[in-house]
Amino acid sequence: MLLHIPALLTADELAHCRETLKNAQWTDGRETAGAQSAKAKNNLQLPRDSQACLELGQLVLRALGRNALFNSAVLPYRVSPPLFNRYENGMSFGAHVDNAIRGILSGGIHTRIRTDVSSTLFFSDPDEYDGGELTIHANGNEQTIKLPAGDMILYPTTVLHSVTPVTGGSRLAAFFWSQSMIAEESRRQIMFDLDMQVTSLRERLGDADSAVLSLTNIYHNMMRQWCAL
Ligand SMILES: O=C(O)CCC(=O)C(=O)O
Ligand SMILES: [Fe+2]
Repeated sequence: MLLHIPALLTADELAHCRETLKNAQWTDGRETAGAQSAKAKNNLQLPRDSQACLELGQLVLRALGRNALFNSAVLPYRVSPPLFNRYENGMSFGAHVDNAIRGILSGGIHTRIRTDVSSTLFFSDPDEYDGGELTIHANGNEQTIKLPAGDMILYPTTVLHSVTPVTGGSRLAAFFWSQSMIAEESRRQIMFDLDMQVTSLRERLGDADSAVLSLTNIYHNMMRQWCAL
């Protein structure tokens, strides 16, 4: 499933991120890539321990925490610390695979997450750069994505993907991975669809309606069956 999450950031948060990114120090993005994807990767990133990366990462994680769509679609168990990239002057990221497992530092402890869902959060508006489409390669098809600043796309980490060359202007984004409480994508999709329908029914019928209560019960019982904690 590809899911567009509009306006993850408030206008103030977006302006703050853009200002911070404008003044930040950037390094070669290959530093955080695996040996194979490093060959396809040509972009800039904020060093992961830099003040700007840590501060904006916290801002992005707070925005995720309050976003109902993200939480319903991803059912996040752990989220990797957000990273920030920039493409300009023809930079691109050829078709590649993201590692299934990533080491992260969580509360001072080294741990690992399984990457189930990838996210790209855009900080540049589409008219600020040429090219730079995030391209999802799945089932012989290619889908291209370029969203307004402050919006985010979710896609399964299971698919090959690329970023086409940025031939004018500059493309700024955050990217990170989530481990879902439900590893299997089709099950995660069913939970999302069910949650969306229950939410719609709650609005129409109220929380005390017996069908609403019963469907909510079913949702939680399915979670118990399928979640892998
Ligand atoms: O910049 C993007 O939209 C995606 C970045 C990416 O695929 C990666 O860093 O692995
Ligand atoms: Fe990637």
